[in-house]
Amino acid sequence: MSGPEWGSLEQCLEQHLPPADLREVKRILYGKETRKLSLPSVALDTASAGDFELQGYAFEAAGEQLRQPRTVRVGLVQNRTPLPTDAPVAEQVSAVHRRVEAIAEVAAMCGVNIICFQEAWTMPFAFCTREKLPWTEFAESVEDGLTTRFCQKLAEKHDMVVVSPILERDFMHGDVLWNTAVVVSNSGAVLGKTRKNHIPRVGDFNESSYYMEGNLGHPVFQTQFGRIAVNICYGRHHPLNWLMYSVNGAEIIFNPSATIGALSESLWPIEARNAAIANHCFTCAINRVGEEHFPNEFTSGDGKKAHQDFGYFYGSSYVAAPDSSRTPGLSRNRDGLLVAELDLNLCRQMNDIWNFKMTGRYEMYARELAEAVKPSYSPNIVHELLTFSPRLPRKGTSALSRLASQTSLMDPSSP
Ligand SMILES: NC(=O)NCCC(=O)O
Repeated sequence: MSGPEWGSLEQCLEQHLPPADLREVKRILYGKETRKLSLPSVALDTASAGDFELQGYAFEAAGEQLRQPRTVRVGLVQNRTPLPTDAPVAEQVSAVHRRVEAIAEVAAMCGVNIICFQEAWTMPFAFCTREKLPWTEFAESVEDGLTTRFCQKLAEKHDMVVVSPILERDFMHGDVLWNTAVVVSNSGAVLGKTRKNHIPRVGDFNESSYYMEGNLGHPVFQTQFGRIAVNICYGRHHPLNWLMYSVNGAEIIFNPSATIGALSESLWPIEARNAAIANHCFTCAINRVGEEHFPNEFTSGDGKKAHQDFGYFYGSSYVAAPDSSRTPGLSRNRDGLLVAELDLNLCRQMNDIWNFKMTGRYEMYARELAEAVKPSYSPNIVHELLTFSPRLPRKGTSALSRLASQTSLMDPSSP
């Protein structure tokens, strides 16, 4: 499994493919080419001095007669946790605030209107350990926690919407924890919050020991720059989760994540991109970077040796568009800021061409799913009818024994 030594798929293709082949491969793997944004040199210099990657791309839509282009710039931030996991909690939080503040400065230089940080961005992804302290001390109030106040200042200073995925402590409801994204308007006001709807129970992602599935549904936030939603990490494996944000009108869906190569790297380029296509919207997939070592060993429940690290977080953040195009990914091994300029008119244009909303047959699925979730439901499986045919039975089987074996395979309790 590749660690930091392997930079990115894009670097590998560019290094090894002749230009004509590279063009064709990119056409198929990345769709219509995104235009490279010309970013201010002060931004490029600041990023380079701060040792983080800066890339910028633009997605274009066709000109329309009655609507002006609706361009918005989004910024995706991927980073490693700056301090070791055994540093004091307050110092870890402060260090990652300083790191992200520096990256947000550069985003502002690049004209970013909406910035989104990675999942649980103020902390190491410690849920693998199943330990409570000190990790639950990273949880904060959405309304007036230190991190929300930090994001409000950033939002006001840069006239930027800030999407801040944190570990939430809900002080108003029994101090319980949630995996939450806070949306701060460019005015500096907290516009609202949304919670992770699907909690992983896979590998070392032991998050179900800390918080429950979100209870806020699929809110969409009307910002000055467009309608946005946040589908947190593991939610990207659930097509209906993306769908519901889109049904509520999301034009951009952020997917702040924390995931490792051994588990999901081959899924990564597909899922958010497919969601952009299927839902006629833009999606922004963000993943953290690097390795995080924990003070105590933990096991993965797979018989293998206890260990102290989670695996390699492979970065590779990217933006995907409803016309199937996508930006290249940021690298697998560096902190980075990806700036993408989107023309939101592309969403309706793709809707008019492909008509997935019009042809979606949602009423049929609503009816069938409403039945399927009932305890009394039995799946709609069509069996061959038992009739006496003049044909000879196949060697060694009678029609009766075939039916008997079929039904017992499907459901041992069926008559
Ligand atoms: N953070 C999180 O939900 N990770 C689960 C693993 C994955 O979805 O790739």
